[in-house]
Amino acid sequence: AMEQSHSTSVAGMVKLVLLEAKLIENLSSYADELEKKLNILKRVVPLLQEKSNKAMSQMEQYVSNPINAFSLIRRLHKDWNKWKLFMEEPLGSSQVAYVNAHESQLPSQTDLDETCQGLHRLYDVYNLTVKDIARGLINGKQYDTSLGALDTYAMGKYLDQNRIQDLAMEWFAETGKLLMEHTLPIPMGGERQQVLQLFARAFIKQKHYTIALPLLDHALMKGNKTNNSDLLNERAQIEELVGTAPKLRPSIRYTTDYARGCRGQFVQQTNLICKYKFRPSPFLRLAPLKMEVLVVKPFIVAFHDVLSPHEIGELQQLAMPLLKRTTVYDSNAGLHGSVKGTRTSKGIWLSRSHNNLTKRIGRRISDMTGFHLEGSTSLQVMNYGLSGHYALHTDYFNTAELIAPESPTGDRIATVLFYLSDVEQGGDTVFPRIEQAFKPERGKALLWYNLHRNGTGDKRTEHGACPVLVGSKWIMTQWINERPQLFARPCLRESTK
Ligand SMILES: O=C(O)CCC(=O)C(=O)O
Ligand SMILES: [Fe+2]
Repeated sequence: AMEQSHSTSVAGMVKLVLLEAKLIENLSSYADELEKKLNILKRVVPLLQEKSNKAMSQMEQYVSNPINAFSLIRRLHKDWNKWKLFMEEPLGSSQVAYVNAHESQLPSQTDLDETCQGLHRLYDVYNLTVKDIARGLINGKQYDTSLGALDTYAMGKYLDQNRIQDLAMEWFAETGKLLMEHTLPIPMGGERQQVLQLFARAFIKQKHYTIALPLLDHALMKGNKTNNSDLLNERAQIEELVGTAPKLRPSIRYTTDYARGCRGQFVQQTNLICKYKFRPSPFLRLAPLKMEVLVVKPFIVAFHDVLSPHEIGELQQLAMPLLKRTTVYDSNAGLHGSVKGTRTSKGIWLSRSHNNLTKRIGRRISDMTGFHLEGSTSLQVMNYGLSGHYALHTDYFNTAELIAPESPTGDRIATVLFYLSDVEQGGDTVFPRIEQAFKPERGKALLWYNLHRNGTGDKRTEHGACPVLVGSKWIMTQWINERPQLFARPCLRESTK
């Protein structure tokens, strides 16, 4: 089956919320069916018992009455077979069929792995702690939600399988705490005391006695007091070992310039120049663009309020039903690129000739940049997912074919990046080599030049999209190719070096 890649688009995950609601509804109708059957029994059994009790109190007398004897024989020959059939009657088969029919829509193991990877990326890039994540405290802001023991356990297992053992242990320790605080729902949890013991034993095996001890205590407290001598012995042994236990080493944290940028640790430079851009098109005299020069080398500017909320809404409506997992350039994969964990989002390619809106946007981009767009790719509208990011990359390719003078398109000379949404936390666009980080703001666009004047790539433009911490980040990009610009003389270009 095609991987649905559920976690890589926030907008795409909305249907999972609906799916879960329908499955709960289905489980509830299963409960209704059970209840109907149960109610029949609750009504009938007392009546049967009443008759039976009367017969039991004077058995011989009872069967000496021909009416009783006749009925007893008839009942035992006929009715009990009926009861057997009643008991055997399959229950909830339509609800089971419902779950089967929806199985293909459920997230796969790959989805779960990607989700674990995403949560781990947030931990990593934003320097979060396991405890804070588990308790719904995200980067200093408390949210009205938290993880359960099964969630933290899945994280531990994922990390353990990926040989990040120290950190896996932190997630398991958190799982232990959650197990002591809450009971698990029956089909997931099993018997409480057993679960706690199992967990304690796993920690004992790793010599983490300090974590194991409270779990054992809890198992003792929760269990019935019989049959506990083994457990008490075990506890006594562990208590002696506690002093010798190796401390749970806090996992080693490392940082990169990219991560520093994402955390907002680049020095905020004061704004350079803000101006209204009137030239070169007549349109701009009527509707000047609010342009802000952000960096001179390489040249990066921002345009504020360059798309209206109405236009953005329309773009999202266009994209929403068609979102597909985005790919990255891969010399082996050819034209369509390949799906990679370095870029986790879903998007669509939208031709500038698609409708009036996209035509208008195409003209506006030309007005903003002074570039012709013939020969450049379509617009790409994208939505990021859980921890959605785009690892450091350059928008130019620097391949021999593209640089060659006979290439019809040339390399990507400039990038226009529109933000179609604000992002509550995270999701900045960072340029680590020049220590710059830019926040998504709905309606804003960044424009930067990727190439030196001689057509080769400018390494300073290396950039990435930080993982989204909280929010649904939408962007639209227009990459502009060099060759069609031969006769365009964008004024911006003159001012760059
Ligand atoms: O989403 C972002 O902030 C950056 C996106 C980007 O670099 C790209 O699509 O090429
Ligand atoms: Fe990019």
